[in-house]
Amino acid sequence: MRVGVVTFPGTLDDVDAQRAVRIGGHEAVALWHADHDLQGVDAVVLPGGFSYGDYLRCGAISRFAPIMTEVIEAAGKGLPVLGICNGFQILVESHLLPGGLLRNDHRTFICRDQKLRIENNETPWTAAYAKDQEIVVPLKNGEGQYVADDETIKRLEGEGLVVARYLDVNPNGSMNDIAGIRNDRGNVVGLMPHPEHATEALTGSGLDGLGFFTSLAAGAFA
Ligand SMILES: NC(=O)CC[C@H](N)C(=O)O
Repeated sequence: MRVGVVTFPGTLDDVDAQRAVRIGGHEAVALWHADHDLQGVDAVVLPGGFSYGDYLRCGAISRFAPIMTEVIEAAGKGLPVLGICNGFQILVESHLLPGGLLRNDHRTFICRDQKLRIENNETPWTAAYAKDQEIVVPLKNGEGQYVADDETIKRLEGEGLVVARYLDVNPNGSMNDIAGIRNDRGNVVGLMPHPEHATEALTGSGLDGLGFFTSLAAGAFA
């Protein structure tokens, strides 16, 4: 498959995400924030970083980038979209996913290897994992505290839309230890930790993140 990776001004992890896409067996297509062209890709990754300097709120300005008009429209038609960290922030700012991401409860930037449980594998990004598989991937952010109103939390939990949950440590005060969620249809997934940094032995972070990039090949949701 051809997987687009969007670069915004201040994006940090686009090259790692492209590399992870290739390791996952796909072609990586660089997409530019200022373009209105998705180049016919089969899926899109919004990578991590500090787009637009994290001004206003993380992701709040990126949401208005020209490419996001196309991403939002295509996501509505079922295009698989994965937002990692800053990408997750952009997805909630774009209202493709519910809730919001606030400053970490301890008010400091955090960088650690984080244990997660993949609770929903019925998405194009998590199909390669067993349900409730436990993985460890890097986590690094300043605004990773997932919050939502009671009704939204109840719906996410009741309908099984929590994709990943923090285990052992809640690193940022996220409600219900939520690390990642999906939309109703399952094509849009947002995740605060970074699977793209755990896709090859060279980096020393293990291979637990690779499933996010091989899942597309599973085909069930393509
Ligand atoms: N790693 C990232 O993508 C960082 C996201 C965001 N800029 C934050 O600090 O919360």
